[in-house]
Parts: sequence; structure tokens; C-alpha cells
Amino acid sequence: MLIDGFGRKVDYLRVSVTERCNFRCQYCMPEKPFSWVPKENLLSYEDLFKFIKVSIDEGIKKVRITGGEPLLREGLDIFIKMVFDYKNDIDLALTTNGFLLPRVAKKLKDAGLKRINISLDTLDHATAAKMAQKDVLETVLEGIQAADDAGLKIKINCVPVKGINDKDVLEVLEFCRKKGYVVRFIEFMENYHAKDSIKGLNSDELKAIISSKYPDFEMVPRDTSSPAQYYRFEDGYEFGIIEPHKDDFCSACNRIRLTAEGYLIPCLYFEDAMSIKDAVQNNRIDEAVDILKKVLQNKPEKNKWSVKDDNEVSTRAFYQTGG
Ligand SMILES: Nc1nc2c(ncn2[C@@H]2O[C@H](COP(=O)(O)OP(=O)(O)OP(=O)(O)O)[C@@H](O)[C@H]2O)c(=O)[nH]1
Ligand SMILES: C[S@@+](CC[C@H](N)C(=O)[O-])C[C@H]1O[C@@H](n2cnc3c(N)ncnc32)[C@H](O)[C@@H]1O
Ligand code: SF4
Ligand code: SF4
Repeated sequence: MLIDGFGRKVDYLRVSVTERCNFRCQYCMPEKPFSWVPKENLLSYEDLFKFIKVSIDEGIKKVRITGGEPLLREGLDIFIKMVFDYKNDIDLALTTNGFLLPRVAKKLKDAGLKRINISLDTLDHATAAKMAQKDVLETVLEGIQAADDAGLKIKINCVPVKGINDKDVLEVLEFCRKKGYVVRFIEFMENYHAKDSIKGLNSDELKAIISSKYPDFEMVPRDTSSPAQYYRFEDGYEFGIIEPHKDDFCSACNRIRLTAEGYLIPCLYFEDAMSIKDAVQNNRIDEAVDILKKVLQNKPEKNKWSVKDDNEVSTRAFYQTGG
């Protein structure tokens, strides 16, 4: 079992397979030109897998593949199959912007992927194009449908930003409710790489919008394996809010992140990281495990977005860390 320096059990590994992306979301990486290709020094799938294997042996029960946009990396289905074949009862999931799903959803499901979280900030074409700085909505909706048709369990992630898609919260909620997808609204996490002017809706503002149409929803007892607080309507439909500006989910933090270049990152907020690259490339797996344990020992207690009234801004890029 993996335990961090604050006694928290860590059983969730998020693996970013690339920092490249085909979108330029305003809250994530708005300034990079579309032609920008990062100089990535990627760990091969085989080397990433060596680390995933030993992490599973040490107690990891949930593996999420993310990015950047993970579907931009060729052969992702083969990588998923490697993990699935090693331990098929792992909660094996992917987070994606959905744009490339129409052609790969079925392949991913057949490879062993169980769940998929797809970003959908709005159902308005112009707003989607403004947020991602590219005309994306139609293809993303096709991607969501392809994932559904393939039998993948779907969650939707939506970051409501004031003056851009805050007007669309109810419409996104309605869409998800009708389709039977859980939606999580994520508070914008102040980030050095985002557009300066961005302000997210906080959970109280979100709840006020939702109760204007649905006055009766109740809080669901917290599942500590997820960063979201869930709420339930009278008909049983549940939606979630991810509220990093309250630090209560950090006290149950169960996760560690591995980047495409082989850095282990103890917290989404902070820059700290240690590399396992040399160890896995040279098959010194015990050394990689020692590094993992050292990183967990030094995992911070909580983020700084929760520091009240002080707009703390993280310098760690979401597109490198995988959100
Ligand atoms: N502050 C903070 N936010 C997180 C953390 N993990 C996830 N998030 C936020 O939640 C978003 C959605 O995460 P997902 O990639 O869908 O994964 P998840 O919420 O763990 O997914 P489930 O396993 O379906 O609960 C991320 O992009 C972040 O914005 C975390 O450890 N800290
Ligand atoms: C970094 S992306 C990587 C996976 C994929 N490209 C996608 O967009 O789903 C993962 C998640 O991070 C969220 N995200 C990115 N920047 C954020 C920020 N500054 N605050 C809150 N969430 C953010 C996105 O909405 C997305 O749901
Ligand atoms: S949130 Fe995802 S889709 Fe948007 S720019 Fe970041 S990595 Fe790309
Ligand atoms: S912000 Fe850091 S400590 Fe808090 S839940 Fe996320 S990774 Fe864990």
C-alpha cells in the first residue's frame, strides 16, 4: 500500500502521455500558436508501462490517461491494452477533449478502456470556438456519441468562465441529464498559463444558477476517491462540482501524477517533481519505486488555490501535468 507523508492512501495514478494539444483553451494554454509543437522527450509506452506495472503491484487501483490531448499520441489503444492485460480489474480511464474520438472510441473500448471523461464547456458553436480558439463543437459532439455507442461510461467536464460560457451552464446540465452522463463543473484554477482576464464561476455561483431552474437538489455524501462533490436531483440524476478553492478534497487526496517525460508530480498546484526516467529506461525498477515513495513522502498537504481572498496563481501547466 502507498501512503504519503500525511497518512493519505494513494491508489490513483494519472499518466500524461503528451503535452501536445489540438485545442488552445483560454483557461489552459491560450498563448501557444497552433503550430507550436513542444520538444518532448517522451518516455516510450514500454517504459511508462514498466512504471505502471510496479505502481499497480504497490497498490495503485485506478489509472487515468490524460495530456495535453492524449489521443494525439499514436498507438494509445495498444498502450491501454498493455495495462488492461496486466490487471483487468484496474479502473482504467481516459480524459480527453473528444475531438479525435469519432475514429478511435471503439478501438479504445476494445483495448480495455472502461471510462472516459470528456471536456464540454458549452453547446453553442461560437462559444466553443471562442473557448478552444478553434471551431470544435460539432466534432466533439460526434466524439461523445461515438464513445457512447462504443459502450464507454461517460462523464463530462465543464469549466464555466465568466463572460464566455457561464450563460451555458444549464444547457450543458440539461444535455447531460438527458443523455445520462454525469457532469462535473470545475472551478477555474488560477494558472500562470491561462489568459489573464479569466475568472471562473465559484461553486456558490454555480449552485445559484442551477437552483434557479432546479430548487431542490441535495448534497450526496462525499466519495473521497473523486475531487468532485456530488449533488442529486429529486429524480436521482447526479452532477458534481470540483471546488479546489475549498481545500477539503486535498485532505483525502489519493493521487500521484506521471508526465510524458517521466516526472512524478506530487500535486497539481506545485512545481515539485522527480524523474523516474533514468531508472525505468535502465530497468532499475526498485530505484523507481524508491523515487515514488520519496515523492509521496514529500507530497504537499494541500494546494494554495484555497488560500482565501488571495488569488494564488499556480505556475504548473495543466497541459503538462494532465489536469
Ligand atoms: N485541484 C485539483 N483538481 C483536480 C485534481 N484531480 C482532478 N482535478 C480537476 O478535475 C478535473 C477532472 O479530472 P478528470 O481527469 O476528469 O479525473 P477525475 O475527476 O479524477 O475523474 P473520476 O475518476 O471520474 O472521478 C481535472 O482536470 C482537474 O481540473 C486534483 O488532484 N486537484
Ligand atoms: C488539461 S486537460 C487534459 C485532457 C484533455 N485535453 C481535456 O481537455 O479533457 C484536463 C482537464 O483540465 C481542465 N483544465 C485545464 N485548465 C484548467 C484550469 N486552469 N482550471 C480548471 N480546470 C482546468 C480541463 O477542462 C480538462 O477537463
Ligand atoms: S484543457 Fe485539454 S483541450 Fe484544452 S488546451 Fe488544455 S489540454 Fe488542450
Ligand atoms: S491540489 Fe494537490 S493536494 Fe489537493 S487534491 Fe489536488 S493534487 Fe491533491
